[in-house]
Amino acid sequence: MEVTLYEKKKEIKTMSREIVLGAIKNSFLKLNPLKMYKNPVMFVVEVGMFITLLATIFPTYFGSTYDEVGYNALITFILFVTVLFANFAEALAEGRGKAQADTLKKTKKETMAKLIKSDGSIKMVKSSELKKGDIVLCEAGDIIPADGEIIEGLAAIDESAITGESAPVIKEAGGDFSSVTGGTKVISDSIKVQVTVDEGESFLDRMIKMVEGAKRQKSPNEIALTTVLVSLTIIFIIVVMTLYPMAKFVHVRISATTLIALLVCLIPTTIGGLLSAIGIAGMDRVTRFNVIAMSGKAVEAAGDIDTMLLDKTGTITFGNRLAADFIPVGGHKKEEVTYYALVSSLKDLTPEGRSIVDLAKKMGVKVPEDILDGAEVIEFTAETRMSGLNLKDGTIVRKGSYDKVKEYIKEQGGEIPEDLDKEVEKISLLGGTPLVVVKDKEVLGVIYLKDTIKPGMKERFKQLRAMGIKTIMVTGDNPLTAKTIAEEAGVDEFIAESKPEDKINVIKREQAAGRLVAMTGDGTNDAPALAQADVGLAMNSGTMAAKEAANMVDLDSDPTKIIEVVAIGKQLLMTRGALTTFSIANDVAKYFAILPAIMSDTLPSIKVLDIMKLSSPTNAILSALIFNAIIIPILIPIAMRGVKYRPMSANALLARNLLIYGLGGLIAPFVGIKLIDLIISSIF
Ligand SMILES: Nc1ncnc2c1ncn2[C@@H]1O[C@H](COP(=O)(O)OP(=O)(O)OP(=O)(O)O)[C@@H](O)[C@H]1O
Ligand SMILES: [K+]
Ligand SMILES: [Mg+2]
Repeated sequence: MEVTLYEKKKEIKTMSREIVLGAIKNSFLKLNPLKMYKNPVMFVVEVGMFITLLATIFPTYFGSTYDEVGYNALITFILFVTVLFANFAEALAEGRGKAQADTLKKTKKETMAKLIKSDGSIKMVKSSELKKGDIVLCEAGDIIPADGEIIEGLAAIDESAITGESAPVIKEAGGDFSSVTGGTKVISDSIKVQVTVDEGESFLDRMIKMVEGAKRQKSPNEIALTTVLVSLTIIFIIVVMTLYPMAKFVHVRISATTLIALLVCLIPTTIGGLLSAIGIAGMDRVTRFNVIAMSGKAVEAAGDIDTMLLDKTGTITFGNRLAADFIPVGGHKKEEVTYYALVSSLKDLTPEGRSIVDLAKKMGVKVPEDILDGAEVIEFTAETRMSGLNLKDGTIVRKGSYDKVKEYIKEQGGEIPEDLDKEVEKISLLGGTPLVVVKDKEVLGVIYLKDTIKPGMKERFKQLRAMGIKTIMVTGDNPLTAKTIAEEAGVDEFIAESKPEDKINVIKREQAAGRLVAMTGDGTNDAPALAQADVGLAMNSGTMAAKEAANMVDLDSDPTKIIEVVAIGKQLLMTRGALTTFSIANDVAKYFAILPAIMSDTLPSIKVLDIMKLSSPTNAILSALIFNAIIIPILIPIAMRGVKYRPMSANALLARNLLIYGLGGLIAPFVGIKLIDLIISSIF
C-alpha cells in the first residue's frame, strides 16, 4: 500500500541559498548562553566547552599537563562545533518558516478602504484604522482591507495571495461562503463587508505569526521528552563525576577535559540537538500542504487521532449533488412533479436547488412570469431539511428529506402514497439523495439528486484503518443513502439524519471513551464541534466562526486533507521517537567504545572489553567526540523530512522503528568511531 502523502505538495523551494546562509548566521547568534539554556542538553555541552577552554589556558588547574594543551584545544573546538551543529539544525528549520512569513508579509500592506458611514456616505480611510463592526464597500479591483463577512452582494475574489490558488472563488452574503480575508482581491462585482476583527488579529496576522514561529511553544510531548533528556543528562553528570574518585583510587589520572568529553558522548546530544528542528519541520510540512496549523500541539494531536468524523456531502462525495430525474408517485404525472419541483426551487440558491431548476428548464418546463409575486420563501436549513414557497394563491410547495416530509404530511393530515417508499429506496440504494416533492398536503413524487463518491476514497479509508483510525460519516441524509455511501466508500460507522448538534455529541461520546477525535467542517454551525474536536480542520472557504474555532485551516478547502494532516502528525511523532531511540542507543554504544580504551592501559583486565582496538586512548576519545558531533548534521535531513512513513498499527510501527533505529543506533557508533580512529591515527 503506497502513501499518497506528498502527492499534492506545493513545490516551494525548501533550501535556498539565503535560508542556509541565514541559518549559519543564526547558529552563531544562538550560542548566547541566555538563549542556549532553553536547550538544556546542549547548554551542558556549551558549559563543558567553556571549562575545556579554561583547561586549555590553565591546564594544571584542571588535571592536565602542559603536554595536553593541544588535546584540550582540540576537544574545545569539537565541542564548539557540536553546539553549532545543533543550533544550525534549529535555525535551518526556522529559516524555512521565516522565508514563508516574508512572502506573506508582502501581502499585508496598507490599503485604502471605502468605509460606509451611518448616513450611507463613503469615506476613504486607511485599512489599519478599521475597527470590528465597520462596514466597507469593496468593488472590482479593490483589495479587501480586513477580514469580514459579506453582508450584501456577491463577488468573484482572487485569494491567490493567501492560498496560492489562482482560480477566483465566488463569495456571497448569507450561508457558508460569506467570509472574506483581508489582502485578497475583488475581481468582479461589488460587496459590502462587515469587518469582523481588529487590527493585528487578522487571519493573515495569525498566519504570519504561526509560520514565523513567534507563537511556537513547546508541545506537551516535547516538554515531556525534554524532561526525560534532562534527567538522563543529570544521571550521566553524576556518573562521570563519580568516575573521577574511582579512577583516582585505582591510580588512573583522568583530566577534566577527558571527563567532559566522556560526559558529552554519553548525554543525549543527538536528539537534544535535533528535537526542536523535528517539531518545527513537522509544522512546516503541514504548511507546505497549504494547511495552517495554529500550534505544534495541534499537529501532534493529529498524529494521535483515534477517531475521524467526516461528513458525506462534499467530503466523501464530490458534493455537487445534481438533480438527475423526477419520479412521480401516487398516480401523479411526471410533468406535475417536475413542475412543482421547479417551483419549490425557484428561490432555492443551494447547489441542489439550482440544479433542479436547470434540469426542469432543460426538460422544457415553464412557470408563469408572475408566480413569485407575493410569494413567501421558505429557505432550506439543515435543521428543517425542507425548502419551498408559499404562493400568493395559497398553494404550499415544499421539497425535502423523506423523514421530514413524512412528518410534515402527517401534521397536515395528508396521506403517504404507497409507492413512495419503493422509489425513495431505489434512489437511496444508488447512493443518491431523494427529495420528496409536496403540494399542499399531497406527495407528488421524488427528485433524484445524484452524487458521486470521490475516486480513491476506499483506498484512503483503508489506509486510515491500517493506522488504527476509526472513521465515522455523519450526514443529514437518510439512513439508506448513508448506508450505501458508507459501504461503498468503506467508512467504519455512519450516523444518518443527523442535525448539526449531533456532530458535537458524537465527538463528546468518543472523547468520553478516551479517544482523540479529528473533524473537518466549514459552517458556522460546525464551529462548536470544531472547537470540541482535538483536531479541528476548517475550510478556508468556510465562515470566520469555523476558522476561529478550528486549530487548523486548509487553504485549499479540501476536507479530505485531514488524512494527510494525520499522516504528517504521525510522521512527526515517529521521527521524534525514532531519533530519540537512535540517540540513546548511540550513547550506550559509545560508552562501550570509549571506556575500555581509557582504562585498559592501567587496568589490563578491562582489555577483554576493548573489542574496537582503537589506536590510543586519546584517539578513542577524539574519535567518539567527533562522531558525536557529525552525527547531528548527518541526521538533519531525516529530522527535516521526517522518517519514511507507511500506514500501519502503532505496535507494528514501534517494532519496526526499534529494529531500524535502535539496532542502527547501537551499531553506527562502532563503525563510525572505528573509521574516524583509522583516519586520525593515519594523520597523527
Ligand atoms: N435545497 C434543499 N431543499 C430541501 N431539502 C434539502 C435541500 N438540500 C438538502 N436537503 C435535504 O436535507 C438533508 C440534509 O442536508 P444537509 O446539507 O444538512 O446534509 P447532507 O448534505 O445530506 O449531509 P452532509 O452532512 O454529509 O453534508 C439532505 O439529505 C436532503 O434530504
Ligand atoms: K551524546
Ligand atoms: Mg451538507
